[in-house]
Amino acid sequence: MPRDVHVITHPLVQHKLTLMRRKDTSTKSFRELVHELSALLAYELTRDMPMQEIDIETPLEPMKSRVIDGKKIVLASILRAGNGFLDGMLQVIPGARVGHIGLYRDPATLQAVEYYFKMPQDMHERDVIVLDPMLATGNSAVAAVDRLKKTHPRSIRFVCLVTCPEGLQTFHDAHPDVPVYTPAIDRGLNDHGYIVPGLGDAGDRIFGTK
Ligand SMILES: O=P(O)(O)OC[C@H]1O[C@H](OP(=O)(O)OP(=O)(O)O)[C@H](O)[C@@H]1O
Ligand SMILES: O=c1cc[nH]c(=O)[nH]1
Ligand SMILES: [Mg+2]
Repeated sequence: MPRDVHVITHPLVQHKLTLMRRKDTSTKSFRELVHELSALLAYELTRDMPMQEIDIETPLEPMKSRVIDGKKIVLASILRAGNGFLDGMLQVIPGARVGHIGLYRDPATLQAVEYYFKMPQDMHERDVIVLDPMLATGNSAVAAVDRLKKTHPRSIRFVCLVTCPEGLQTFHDAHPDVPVYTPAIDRGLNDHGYIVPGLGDAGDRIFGTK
């Protein structure tokens, strides 16, 4: 298994992911759960973000205290399922900028096809968190980060809900410098490139399109 994979084992994260996996979980519940999980994932993802000291005054005296520069963080959502992470993460990192990478997976070839790309300016001074609930074959994640690297961000990390060994290997071979954060590494892929046991089609489950 690639080295730079952070498995998020926190019981609250694991519990909510279990509920999301169940096939009888409704669209409404699925969306609420992804929202709640996003905030918890943001907590893990920002654990080692750069901080700066600023001067403040408590009611008793002045002091130096540390803050994170939220505006330097870019949440880069891979459309459309990545959008499911946005609201929950923005609740925790309200100053974050948001970028969009429009990609869909061709069901026949399983290759990623780009249809949209929009990032904030001055990417060289920003830390990017790429959002996509599913890292399956890894083709979408590789294409997204290929494109993102052309904007020269200061750092990139990738977060998903579920992945598998094949996807992690493909991603790591292409982008060994990009850490992956995930609560689950499942058994593998089926003949249609779906993660098994997985949770099904994340986009369809978030947006109720099937
Ligand atoms: O690792 P891969 O094999 O590339 O598969 C993962 C991709 O497939 C899904 O998106 P999909 O193409 O279904 O688009 P959607 O989000 O619009 O539903 C998912 O959200 C990932 O982006
Ligand atoms: O398991 C998978 C694979 C690709 N896309 C999904 O939404 N789920
Ligand atoms: Mg989909």
